Amino acid sequence: MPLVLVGYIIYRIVFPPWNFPKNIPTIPFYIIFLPSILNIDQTELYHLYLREPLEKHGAAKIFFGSRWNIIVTKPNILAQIFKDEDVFAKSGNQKKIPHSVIAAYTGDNIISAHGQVWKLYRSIVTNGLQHFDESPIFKNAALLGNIINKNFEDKDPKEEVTISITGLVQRLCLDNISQVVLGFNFATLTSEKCPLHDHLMHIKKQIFHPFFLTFPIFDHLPIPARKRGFKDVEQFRKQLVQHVDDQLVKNYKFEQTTFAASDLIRAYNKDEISRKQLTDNIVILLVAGHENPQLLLTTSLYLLAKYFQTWQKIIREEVMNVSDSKKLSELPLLNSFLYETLRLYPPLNTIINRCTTKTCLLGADIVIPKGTYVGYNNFGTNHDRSSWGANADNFQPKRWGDDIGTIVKNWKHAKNACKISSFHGGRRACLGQKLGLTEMRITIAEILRRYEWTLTPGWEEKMTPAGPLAPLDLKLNFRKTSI
Ligand code: HEM
Repeated sequence: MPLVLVGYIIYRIVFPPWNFPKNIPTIPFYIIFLPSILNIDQTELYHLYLREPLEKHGAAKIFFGSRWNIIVTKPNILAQIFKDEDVFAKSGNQKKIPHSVIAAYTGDNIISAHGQVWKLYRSIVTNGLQHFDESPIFKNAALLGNIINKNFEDKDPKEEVTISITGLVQRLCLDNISQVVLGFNFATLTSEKCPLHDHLMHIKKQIFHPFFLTFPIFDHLPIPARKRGFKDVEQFRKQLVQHVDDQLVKNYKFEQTTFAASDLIRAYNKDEISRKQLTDNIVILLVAGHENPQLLLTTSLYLLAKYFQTWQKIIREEVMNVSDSKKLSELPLLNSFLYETLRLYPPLNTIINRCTTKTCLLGADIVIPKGTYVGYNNFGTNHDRSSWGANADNFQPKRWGDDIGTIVKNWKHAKNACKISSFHGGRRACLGQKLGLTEMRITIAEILRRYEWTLTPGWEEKMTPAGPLAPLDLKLNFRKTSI
């Protein structure tokens, strides 16, 4: 009997369900294991196994998260998914894998909810995410510059210092999101010890464990380490909301505060959302609000290092005397650089969180059964040669245009046409785009004014093997600017 069961499980992993469409290719199930076995990253994996079938058919069957799914890259098909919300309904981890540690962490939130519940969440947090105080972002960018500066103590100012970027950028992004959106300060840039930060680092290791991400089904088993994971996640959620409560609710001026978190608390006080919904959304604002900018900033610093003699130089000259946020958003070189970075390395690569509510037609002739998980592959869409030409893989910020009017027009056009999907699109487009880009401009400008940097010799030029996309364990060599 157990042998029959094992045989059945293997069959379910190796072959897509019988009712999946036959007229799109099947990506071999084993490719998700390759980055852990071979030294290849997710962009190399894409070029080796995904590009050809996806550029030809625009969609493919892929095994991920204990199940077979369909991923889509072609703009016209993607547009259909983004538009037809009722058929391709959002169905996040809370529905897909409700028993998993990751679902216990983020719960039912604005990103994964569907229908009326999503509308309610969106109506609550939109204002705070669109209108925010930029001063903490300026302050934190300066603090980041000071931390880099500390590495020069006892050194000849002309010397170079090697800095590991990932942790540093994460601290910056945590302080930004907590101060701008959640109404308290994580204070990882200013304090030696930050228990909430340590706790977050600890649970991230449990949540993003590659084995359990690939096979969340094993979270059903009473594995002691996973049981601890659930407990740690619950404790972190409680502590996080406690910080928000302490700073906002106990603030005698609470009613005048305009943070997205204040609006969530007001909705909770009016019984519009439950305590769990309040917690789920505070957690997701923290998660999306620090991880995605962290990835984008890391990739931006990497590309500026790689194009040290060209783009780093000319953008530094452009930002040298500009510190006003609006003026930064009007600089052609800085902004075309950012759009090209978002195109080449979308921080969120593959997202599979929609489930068909009925049997339906995808594109002209792909019949998808009800209950199928459908997702998108941003790297594929953003590198598709039929949208971006033969040089789609090249770093060419100039492709966006020379003057800011043309650059912004091309960016908007590419997003509307679903040729670039790094921020999703349509009604479910990212609500933090403005905040994320503001953080990028302010921070990059500050660091460019103070430092020059190159890739550290010996750092292996690789991206993350799976999941969020960014350079892996990036190391940079900094020198104080001579200008
Ligand atoms: C800067 C880099 C960022 C990137 C590349 C990015 C990307 C994305 C993507 C791809 C989605 C759609 C996810 C899906 O399909 O399920 C999304 C949604 C969302 N993002 Fe971002 N994001 C970024 C920054 C932020 C920031 C700073 C926040 C602030 C909290 C944020 C808040 C949100 C929210 C609330 C949604 C859900 C929108 C909805 O469904 O109504 N994002 N983002």
